[in-house]
Amino acid sequence: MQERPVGDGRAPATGDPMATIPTDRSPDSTLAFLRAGYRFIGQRCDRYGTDIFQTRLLLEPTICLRGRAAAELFYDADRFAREGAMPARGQRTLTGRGGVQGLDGDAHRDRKAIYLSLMTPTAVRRLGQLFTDEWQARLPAWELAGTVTLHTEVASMLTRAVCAWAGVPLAGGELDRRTADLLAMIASAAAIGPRHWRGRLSRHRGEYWVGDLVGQVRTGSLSPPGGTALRVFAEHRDGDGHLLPRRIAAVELLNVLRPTVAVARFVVFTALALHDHPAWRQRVPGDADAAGQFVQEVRRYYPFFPVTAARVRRDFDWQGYHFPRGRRVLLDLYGTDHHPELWPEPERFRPERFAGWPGDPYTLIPQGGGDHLHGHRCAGEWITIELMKRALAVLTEFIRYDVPPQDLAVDLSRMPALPASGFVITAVRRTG
Ligand code: HEM
Repeated sequence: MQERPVGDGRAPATGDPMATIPTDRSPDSTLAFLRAGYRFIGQRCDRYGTDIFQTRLLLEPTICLRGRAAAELFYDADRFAREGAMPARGQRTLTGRGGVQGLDGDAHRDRKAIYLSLMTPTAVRRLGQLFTDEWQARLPAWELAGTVTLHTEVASMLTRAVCAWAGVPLAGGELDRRTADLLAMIASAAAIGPRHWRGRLSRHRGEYWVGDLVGQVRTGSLSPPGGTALRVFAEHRDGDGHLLPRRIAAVELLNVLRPTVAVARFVVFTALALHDHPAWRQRVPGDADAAGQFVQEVRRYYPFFPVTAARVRRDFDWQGYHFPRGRRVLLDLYGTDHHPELWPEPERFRPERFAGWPGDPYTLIPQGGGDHLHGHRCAGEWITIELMKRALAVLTEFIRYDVPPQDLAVDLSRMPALPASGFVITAVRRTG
């Protein structure tokens, strides 16, 4: 790990005792970021020989960081705030406005605690079982279908599973529409043009849909089981006894449904990894350690969220560099998961690197780092791992299938990334 960035060798500005943060010369790098995608920060860090540089994104000066020390800094809530950090485009599509992602301090902790209350080991296993049941129910149709596109099929199974888990009723004809909207919110995260507008429309429809359900729970016309996400967000009262505004409850409920459906991307990457490393097909069944290592390496190796954003809460200095109040800072999640000083041969898929791994909240950070309750680390990490293990078991133990010729290339300039074909399988047959 690079403990101390070396700067760019330029003299500090007059009156500034600090080193100058290496700075991109381009007046704005937004297009370069969209072109380079997941590699944008890492390539520049390599070029400057640091784990820090500054650039302009969306016309705003932005400090970019990667690596363990940077992640530890970034998750220091005394130094960074989330309010106003996420660009408006992302709020209008991916996250919505007013949700936990943009809260700080006590308001964040109180809201986050609601999520964590939903994530008991029993509840996580229940969602896993619902997902396995969905596979079992769908497999006869897959056997008949001949050709199955894993991404959309798994997304639809996850929509059904998570709605059942969250107490969200799904009428007969609703599944495809709701799945498509949840997928569009995810796909539009860093999009411009039609994909962005599709995401906005989907978010609008999604908030209306679950907002209406929240209203029904409050008037008593709908009664989801106790402890389900719909019931919990609809009935939660803050310290002053106030319910969450209906739109905010809708945003938070979508924060459970949408990312659970997004796990379909990790399931596709799991299938891709099995395809590229077939020896693991034999190693995983019946070996919980091997399965755990495989899932961790899929989360580390394959691209999902490239970065996360915060703002400097008040002026401070770190490793000789000055961070001015209000400055936007991006932490490179993908680049940290591929940092050569943290992960030997980072571009090789090697699950065994996780054998005996002691765990570190700041090195494996595909879903953010630090602490779940006090920081912004993903509330759904346990769910994600459980669902991926369930998928791995189905793919290696319950079925055999063929992978016909198709475009499996993963374009790192497309965020979020996916194999171009969505991973098509044929000749599915049940074995277990
Ligand atoms: C598909 C796999 C997933 C990935 C790659 C992922 C990734 C992330 C990332 C990168 C963050 C932001 C971390 C930060 O800003 O510091 C995050 C936050 C969050 N995730 Fe996930 N996530 C996934 C699945 C889930 C699931 C299944 C749920 C819920 C069921 C979930 C709920 C959340 C919530 C509520 C937050 C906001 C936490 C906060 O601001 O305190 N995620 N996730």
